[in-house]
Amino acid sequence: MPKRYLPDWSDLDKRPLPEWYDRAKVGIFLHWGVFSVPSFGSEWFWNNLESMNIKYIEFMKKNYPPGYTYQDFAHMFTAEFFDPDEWADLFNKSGAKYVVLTSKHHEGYTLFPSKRSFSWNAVDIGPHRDLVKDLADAVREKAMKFGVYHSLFEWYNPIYKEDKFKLFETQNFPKTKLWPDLQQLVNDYNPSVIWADGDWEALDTYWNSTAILAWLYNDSPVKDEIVVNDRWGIGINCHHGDFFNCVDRYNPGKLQPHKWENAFTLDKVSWGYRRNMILNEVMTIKEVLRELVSTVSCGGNVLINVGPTKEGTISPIFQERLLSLGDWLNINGEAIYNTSPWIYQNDTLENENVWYTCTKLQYNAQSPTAVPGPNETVNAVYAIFLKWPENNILWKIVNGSTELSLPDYASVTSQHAWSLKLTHK
Ligand SMILES: C[C@@H]1O[C@@H](Oc2ccc([N+](=O)[O-])cc2)[C@@H](O)[C@H](O)[C@@H]1O
Repeated sequence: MPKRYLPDWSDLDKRPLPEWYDRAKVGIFLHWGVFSVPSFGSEWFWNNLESMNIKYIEFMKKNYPPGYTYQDFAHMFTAEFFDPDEWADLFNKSGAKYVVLTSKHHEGYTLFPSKRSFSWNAVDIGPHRDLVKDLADAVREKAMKFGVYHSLFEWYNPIYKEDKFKLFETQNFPKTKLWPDLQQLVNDYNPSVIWADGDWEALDTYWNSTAILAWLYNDSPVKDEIVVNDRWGIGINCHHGDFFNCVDRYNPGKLQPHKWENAFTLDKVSWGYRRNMILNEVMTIKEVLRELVSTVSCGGNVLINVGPTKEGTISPIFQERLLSLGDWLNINGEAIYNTSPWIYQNDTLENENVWYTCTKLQYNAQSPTAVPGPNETVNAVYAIFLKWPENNILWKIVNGSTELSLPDYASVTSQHAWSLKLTHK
């Protein structure tokens, strides 16, 4: 009999992390929705407009007729160039092993035909197609895992607003909207990741988060495969969940005891697409590699976000960054995928531009992010250089700290980062 989890955090926390997730290291995050139509400011467009933010009021005044509402944008979310196979091919070439799509952001518009979001979903209005299904199929075709981002709250859902007005003493929204929607998502699309968000106005007891997690872990069609993040109510983030996102762009720079994920967006200003984005606001490949290497070395995964356009295209500058990452991983992927943190993460004293990973003879399923213990065999240590060491003095980096022999293999791959494999003689 497989273990059954009780709907409380202490029991849910006992669940071992499904191995695929720790091995994957790299994922792609997509913020796509009605906000991709104005594609101005950020994916918080609607909220900024409702809060009378002057920048947004003026944008509306200048570009749209009086009385134009946010809902009026939905029919322009056309996705006519959306080719899921093309996207999946790009993500696969970037080296990503999983893809997480916004099934619903705070605006409440669903990219799948939610049975409780009449005329506010991608089949009823806009693309007139099930975007979640089409992308899920294409991503799996390339042997990547598919996951969904799902906002717990919806800014302007009247049922949510009523619960909130009653100080969350009623739970009509989670009962009649959120959980039925999430169960529809899980049953119809079998996602491997549920990336919860928009949890921060209420406690996990309002959301009833532990009950849905117990269902996911015990009885859902994805019970062996599913991983969830940590945004399940006030005070839960960084404490409970299969992996921790903590805050956005979380990158603590030191080893973490629990599996974590660094979610960041290539457009430094926004998660959703912005038509007026300039080159300076886009992360460079050097910055992307620094995030990747420092994160993986400390036990994390990276989830790299791009915002597609309302037409269903991915801007060439994002394509270029993703393909550069893929080129680097093609050569250096051995130092990233399936690795574990080593006993040291980086050379803070000697050279802060060197980060380590290692591969163990046996994968530690119980604590995947633990450093090798005294009884564990390390197959290889990887030193990843974000800057070529001065005077080529490579030996200095490992001198004295380990019994490792001189490097037997080096790859000089690009001007951005190099990896070096160190093995026993
Ligand atoms: C991935 C992002 O998640 C949330 O934003 C957050 C949520 C939590 C924190 N946090 O805990 O620091 C910061 C931004 C969303 O509001 C945002 O639009 C985007 O989807």
